[in-house]
Amino acid sequence: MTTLAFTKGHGTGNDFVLFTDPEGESPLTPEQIAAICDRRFGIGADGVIRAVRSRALPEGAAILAEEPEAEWFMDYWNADGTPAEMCGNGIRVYAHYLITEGLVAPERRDTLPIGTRAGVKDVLAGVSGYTVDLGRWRLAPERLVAASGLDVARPGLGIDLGNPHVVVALANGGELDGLDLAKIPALDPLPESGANVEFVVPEDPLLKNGVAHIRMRVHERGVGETLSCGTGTAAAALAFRHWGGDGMPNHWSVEVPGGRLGVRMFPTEEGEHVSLSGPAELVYRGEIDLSTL
Ligand SMILES: N[C@@H](CCC[C@H](N)C(=O)O)C(=O)O
Repeated sequence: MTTLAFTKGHGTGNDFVLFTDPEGESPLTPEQIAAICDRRFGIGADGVIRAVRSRALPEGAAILAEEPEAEWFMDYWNADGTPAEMCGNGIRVYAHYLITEGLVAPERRDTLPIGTRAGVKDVLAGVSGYTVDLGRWRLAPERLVAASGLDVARPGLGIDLGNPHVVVALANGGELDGLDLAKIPALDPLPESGANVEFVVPEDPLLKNGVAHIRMRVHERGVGETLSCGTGTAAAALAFRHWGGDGMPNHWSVEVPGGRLGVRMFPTEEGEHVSLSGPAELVYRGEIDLSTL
């Protein structure tokens, strides 16, 4: 019997199974990950996060060259068993897990650099959650997006945040609520590595105290509709600011079915960065016999 000790956590309802494999000796197979994430036959989650030391991985050398203090790597897997470069909700939950499990020294707990497949990200602990600097972002090609519940395909703006996103503006909340995201949206042309697809509408009023408020639903690559997607909320805010032009603020509040996340754009020496703020919760610990999956 091979037993896996795990912790279940979530950030605004985007939920993850986390486990520790410090020396990288016990990776799960894609089939085991998909079985763990199954909501009826497994534990149930949108993704799996393996806590592994950067130095134990082949990609760790590049991470440690970028930031020698990035001791831990977030080995992130989608529910279907495919790896992803980044997860904005996952990395806050992962930072909370590392701190709660005592895996990081107390002096590192305020600003924690974490290795990901999209480079090193700094996570800052705050009073009501965590803020992650998602780093640089870039515009990507437009796609036509057809989704169940929409009369015609709509243009979607590509945004690359280390992982791929396509953001679609809808006319109103009725259109957003009418979407059937149990069916995968069709992208034309289809990006080679797929994409997370975000549908957004402005709240009324858009601006409250200098902060822009929008609502979003998401179909995550490798998962399906989720209650939240952190990198997706950053992509949605960046796309909305792009469409709005001059006068749009750099502070955004994005309501998702699982709660609300904050997004901020700010200048740095290497160009503009975008950050994401929100809660991180650990809700359950358990053990699973992998042979039962
Ligand atoms: N939920 C995440 C994104 C997880 C990865 C995504 N499904 C992908 O394949 O890129 C987030 O909070 O950012």
